[in-house]
Amino acid sequence: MTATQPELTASPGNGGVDAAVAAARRVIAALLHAGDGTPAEMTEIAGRLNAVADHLEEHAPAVADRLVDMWAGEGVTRHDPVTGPENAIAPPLHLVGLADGGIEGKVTLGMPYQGPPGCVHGGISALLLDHTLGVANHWAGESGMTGTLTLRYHRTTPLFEELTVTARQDSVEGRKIFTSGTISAGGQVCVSAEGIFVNKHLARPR
Ligand SMILES: CCCCCCCC/C=C\CCCCCCCC(=O)SCCNC(=O)CCNC(=O)[C@H](O)C(C)(C)COP(=O)(O)OP(=O)(O)OC[C@H]1O[C@@H](n2cnc3c(N)ncnc32)[C@H](O)[C@@H]1OP(=O)(O)O
Repeated sequence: MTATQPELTASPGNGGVDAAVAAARRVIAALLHAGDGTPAEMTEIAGRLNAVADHLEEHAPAVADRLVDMWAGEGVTRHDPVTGPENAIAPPLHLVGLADGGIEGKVTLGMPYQGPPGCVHGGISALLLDHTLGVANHWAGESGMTGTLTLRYHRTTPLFEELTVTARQDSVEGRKIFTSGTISAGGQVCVSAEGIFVNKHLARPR
């Protein structure tokens, strides 16, 4: 990171939680890689994973309390499904602000995000772009909820290759915010997005 690239998403740093989530991401990917054609003893593995889940559930607060807690402080950036270091389904994508007003992140996606053979699922690309456009609005100073998100899939998006995700706020007209972004691989645009966000914010739980 340089002085012109402020962090827009939380870096792993919440000690054990982020490390446990990183381990869970490895489990998700490793289960897909292993499949049912390997000698790994899946019944025994299921038992061990369920024991971990039982232990976590036993010590978890009530959902209402947890919702208050996770929206306190930096909020969305630690638990969201795109960048959240506390969310095992987040790849995670790490976003930085650029001096020209846009934002950018790099990510490499593996098998859990597969759609067509060897390629990223189109819905996953939509998820990444929806969130990145939303953060670009936050970075530009005026944000809101997604009203309309339009995607064009120009070419397939590869798994196991570094992807660059970009977004920028283009204009604001009253409560409507116009934002665009892309996912590229090897310098070529795979997916482009145009969003109309509407300036509306839901109250955080307390
Ligand atoms: C460690 C460092 C820390 C850094 C911190 C970084 C923090 C980053 C922070 C944050 C990043 C977050 C990133 C999140 C990204 C994900 C976003 C989502 O997934 S949002 C969930 C999905 N979206 C919904 O669920 C919306 C559901 N829909 C609604 O709630 C409403 O329909 C809403 C708000 C979209 C509009 O409702 P109305 O009643 O407020 O709007 P009306 O008054 O009818 O219209 C206002 C104007 O907007 C247009 N409009 C209304 N709906 C529209 C639509 N769906 N599409 C386009 N235009 C629409 C209208 O035509 C009107 O335009 P005219 O002023 O007349 O020009």
